Amino acid sequence: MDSIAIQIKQLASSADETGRRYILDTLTELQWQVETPYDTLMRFKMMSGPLVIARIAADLGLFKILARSEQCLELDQIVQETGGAESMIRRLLRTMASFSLIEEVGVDRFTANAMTRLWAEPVHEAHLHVSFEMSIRLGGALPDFLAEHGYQDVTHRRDTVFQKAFQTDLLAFDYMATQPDLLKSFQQTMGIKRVVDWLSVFPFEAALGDWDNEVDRPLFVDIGGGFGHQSTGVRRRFPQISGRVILQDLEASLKHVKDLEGVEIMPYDFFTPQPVKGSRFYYLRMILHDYTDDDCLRILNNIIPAMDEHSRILIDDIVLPDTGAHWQATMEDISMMAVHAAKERTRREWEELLARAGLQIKELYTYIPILSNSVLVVEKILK
Ligand SMILES: C[S@@+](CC[C@H](N)C(=O)[O-])C[C@H]1O[C@@H](n2cnc3c(N)ncnc32)[C@H](O)[C@@H]1O
Repeated sequence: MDSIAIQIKQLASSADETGRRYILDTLTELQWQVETPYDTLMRFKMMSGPLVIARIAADLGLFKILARSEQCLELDQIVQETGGAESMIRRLLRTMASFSLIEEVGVDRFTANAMTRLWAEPVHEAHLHVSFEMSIRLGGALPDFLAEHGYQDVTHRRDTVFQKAFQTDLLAFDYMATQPDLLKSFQQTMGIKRVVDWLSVFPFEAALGDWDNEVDRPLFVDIGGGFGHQSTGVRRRFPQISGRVILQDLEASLKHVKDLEGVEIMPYDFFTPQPVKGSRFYYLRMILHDYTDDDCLRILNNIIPAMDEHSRILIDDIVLPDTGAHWQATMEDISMMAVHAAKERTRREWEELLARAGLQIKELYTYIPILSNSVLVVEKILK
């Protein structure tokens, strides 16, 4: 068994991203096969455990306390820093160690491992915070919500699991605007680097076509671009390409954004006409999956009049396969339903939606094959 484990680790360390994912999925499949139904149920029962415990640990600063120490720490040192009761901190640390979130090196002695150091970073702490809100709060309310609604499609944005779970009448993004900490965490989470970046697969320069590098021409409009992670990504990757790179988002979100080198910051509501005319690219990353088909049409219809003959809309979203979708993609679909009455779409669903707006897919680049993250290059259908 040990030698198999060593072989698998070696295989994973030399594999590319698709290979690494394949190994991971095979191991998960194996786990299902080796478990008895009782093992599986126990695992399900405790599934929220690591997230709940990690959230408490982050609130107490336990990841940071352990990560900044070169040596292992004694329980009483940790207790002093947190201000909690010794018996409580011991139970929490012991549980963290049981989930490999930290290392237990002896009786009441603990040290950081790679996972601890990861969760100590602000961006991952933010991710933890958002994941807790989304999984625990929303997941907890989902079964009753669906039962109360007779398992019908969720189509009203003001009547979703989100309103039930957060006890609000507001839409998710409007609610977040009233919660600066949650909003900031959410936008930070959006910036977490995927192992494969869309720009490493999408041929940006070739897709530009005939581009004469005028400084004042709009090159890339990042609509609903959050904190501008993708706009700055484009600028950094293509310093030789001139043209305006513009980050658009709601005022509430942009007020957290400091100056971004080479990126214009423009408050804008995408349910109103697009003010930047004739941009080569209008980029929508993880936007349309937040909306019903009718709202997607409203967003697209606000872009179309601003497009010139060379303009393309780039939709960066999941394109679900017709069969065998990965669990991360299917759960993303359930989350979109729970939060926004929205969904992830198959290629056929994208084509049908776009056709209703007089648009068509010119090209499709899948940059994370297993999870189906793709960039759709969309153009107007010429009459
Ligand atoms: C899922 S996030 C995606 C952020 C960014 N595109 C990314 O992938 O990192 C959705 C974004 O849409 C923004 N948003 C929501 N409603 C908007 C509206 N009506 N007009 C403009 N931006 C909006 C949110 O503030 C948020 O930044």
